[in-house]
Amino acid sequence: MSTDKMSVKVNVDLQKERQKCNFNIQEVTFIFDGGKEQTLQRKKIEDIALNSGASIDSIPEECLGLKERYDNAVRKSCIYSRIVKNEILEITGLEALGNPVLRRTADAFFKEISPFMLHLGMFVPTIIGQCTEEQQAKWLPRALEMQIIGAYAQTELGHGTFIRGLETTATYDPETEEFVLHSPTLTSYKWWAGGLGNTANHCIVVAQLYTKGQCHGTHPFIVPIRDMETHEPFPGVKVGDVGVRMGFNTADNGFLSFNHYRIPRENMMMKNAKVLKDGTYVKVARHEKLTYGTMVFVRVTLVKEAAINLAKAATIAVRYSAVRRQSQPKPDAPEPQIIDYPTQQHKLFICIATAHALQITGDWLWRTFKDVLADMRGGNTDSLPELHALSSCLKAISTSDSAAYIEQCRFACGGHGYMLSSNLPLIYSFVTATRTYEGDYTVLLLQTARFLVKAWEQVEAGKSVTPTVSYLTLAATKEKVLWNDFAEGIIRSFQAVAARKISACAETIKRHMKTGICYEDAWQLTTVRLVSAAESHCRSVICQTYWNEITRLTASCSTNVKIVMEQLATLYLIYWALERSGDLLRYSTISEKDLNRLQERYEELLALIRPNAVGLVDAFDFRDEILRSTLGAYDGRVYERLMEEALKSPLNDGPVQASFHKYIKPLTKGKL
Ligand SMILES: CCCCCCCCCCCCCC(=O)SCCNC(=O)CCNC(=O)[C@H](O)C(C)(C)COP(=O)(O)OP(=O)(O)OC[C@H]1O[C@@H](n2cnc3c(N)ncnc32)[C@H](O)[C@@H]1OP(=O)(O)O
Ligand SMILES: Cc1cc2nc3c(=O)[nH]c(=O)nc-3n(C[C@H](O)[C@H](O)[C@H](O)COP(=O)(O)OP(=O)(O)OC[C@H]3O[C@@H](n4cnc5c(N)ncnc54)[C@H](O)[C@@H]3O)c2cc1C
Repeated sequence: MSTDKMSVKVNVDLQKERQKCNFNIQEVTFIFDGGKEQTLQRKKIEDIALNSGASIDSIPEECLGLKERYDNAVRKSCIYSRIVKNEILEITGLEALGNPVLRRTADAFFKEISPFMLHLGMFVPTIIGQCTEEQQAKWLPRALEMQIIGAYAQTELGHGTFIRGLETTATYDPETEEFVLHSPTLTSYKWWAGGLGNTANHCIVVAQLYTKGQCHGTHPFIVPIRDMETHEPFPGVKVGDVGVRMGFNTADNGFLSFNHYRIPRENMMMKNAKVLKDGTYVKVARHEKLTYGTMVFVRVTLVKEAAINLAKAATIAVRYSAVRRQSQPKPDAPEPQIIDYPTQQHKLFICIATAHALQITGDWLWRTFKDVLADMRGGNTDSLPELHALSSCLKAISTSDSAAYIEQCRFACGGHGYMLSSNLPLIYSFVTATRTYEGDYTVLLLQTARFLVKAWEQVEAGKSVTPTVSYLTLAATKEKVLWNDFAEGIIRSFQAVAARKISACAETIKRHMKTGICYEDAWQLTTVRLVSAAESHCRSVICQTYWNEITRLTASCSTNVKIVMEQLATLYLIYWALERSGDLLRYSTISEKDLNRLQERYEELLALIRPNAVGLVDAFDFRDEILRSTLGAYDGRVYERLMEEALKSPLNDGPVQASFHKYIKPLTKGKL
């Protein structure tokens, strides 16, 4: 427990909730963080970064004008990155790039987003993933020392999803041994890159590479865009901010164009392909798509990002629901805490369970990613397609579920959830963007579907497939899978649903092709079902991973921790079985009676989890500085905090605003 939690006077209802909790909170914190070591490391990092008070704003960020907000975000980014550089990276090493502790701690500094986020989030990882050792030796120390600040500019005004359609060109000139960067059209302007508008002095630019008159597709380049002394854009570079957005307004998302702008040949990131001095193009990598490596890395990290943000929202909404009392269902009885309403429990407990499910799946995916990376270092890229398929669907589903449930947490807080000071709108505006960036939801599910259909064709041909799709053999028989409501039975049924949907898609594609249309058109006609099949596959992966891992992780835990963790995981499985009852009726032997029983068990679980609800969110262990919420603080002083924050609004700086004299008075006196 951090010091701020020990000294404050806590709301009485929250105190009672904490007395009711029957499990060891710290053990659950260890599970959520991925182990005791990780918890201790996180706490140490949070102490280093937050105990100085450098993150505190005198005026709420949201009350500042756009420019002041950006200015304040840059100020705090400089403080935070000095702490990261001098102290945090010393503890974590570069593992920090895949560890949510940096983002979690950063939330105490920025209610929105740091304009430096993409520097550590994508610029540095791309240097590591796409540069030769020699290039890394040149760029990495400068980037880690913050001597240069970078952005990642891939998306253009005209294309984001379709990378092969990017229009920016990098044409090699062997006379001067330089690449000439050019933006031939308005739609070729780089657009969206975080940190690019006003902050970055360097940028990774993804451009179509031309040499000896031939195009070799998109490649990444490191491009200096601003003078290191004056920060003026170099001649030939046009750069600016893309304009006000739904969120991310301190993230400095920018546009960028080039007018025949020259960079040295060595600024091409040459780990996967090279251009020699004479202009000869040499492919080094064994796999076509290795230049997409940073995207795969970020997609992997986004799963845990989704979990952490959902855990934050759940903490706010559950604590608030324990403090808030509303309505009078029984005459003469006191108003209940809103968390006592089963409908409120239905809204919130799935959020807690999903945070655990995504965190555990995110950990598992991170380990898989590191294994694949190790294979690739040894020259073996065989497991890359499976990693791409997994990271694509898990990124899509985790960000989409998390955004939906964060919004549900806001609904669960009624009117006060709509206050920016609750922090729920800001968490939502951040997370809803993650559904789009780094690959749109639908597009990524279709990438997974492509892998699944191929895997199904392998199964049909009697060939072996990789472990995450070995369940596809379930579809080989047309029999409905036998329903049983044990966890393993539910998971098996989800797999059967996914398998049957995938096989049905493959059949549909074939059926369309029999009418004489080509494969691509047949694929398009099947995409609604393909997205649904990929979603089912992903749900079965999450359910299986969550269940297997939570069983493993709690094996040595105390009894009550085992019980509450099993209750949450079972709730998760049953919730999705009920949500997908249509699929189960279609592809398993589940009956109406089974569904009724499942519904009853679900409601029983809500009641069983209820006394531990506050304990469960306390176990996420967010410091108040990170939650930044009037509704979710540890002490539950909800109404006092709402009032205190309201009084900080510049609109409360005096009893009469100037607008009264300028406009309202003349209007009411008939003089306007
Ligand atoms: C530490 C500090 C905090 C950190 C916080 C982090 C913050 C981060 C903030 C971030 C802020 C936001 C930052 C940003 O937003 S940065 C911009 C991100 N942009 C995107 O994500 C664009 C999304 N589009 C794509 O990824 C591609 O264009 C897709 C995939 C859609 C198609 O592509 P393409 O048209 O070229 O391919 P194809 O469809 O013909 O398929 C051809 C084959 O290629 C295989 N294939 C495709 N892709 C991959 C892959 N990756 N690895 C391995 N294989 C891959 C594929 O399976 C197929 O295989 P096969 O079927 O033929 O066998
Ligand atoms: C907050 C934010 C930050 C960002 N930061 C960066 C950054 O730092 N660097 C960077 O390079 N980019 C960045 N991006 C851009 C982001 O990566 C793209 O917006 C994203 O990849 C989606 O591409 P798009 O905008 O072209 O959408 P589109 O591809 O135009 O999508 C529009 C719609 O069309 C559908 N669609 C598109 N193609 C297909 C298809 N083949 N099949 C079926 N449906 C399809 C999509 O599902 C979607 O519904 C950022 C975006 C946001 C919102």
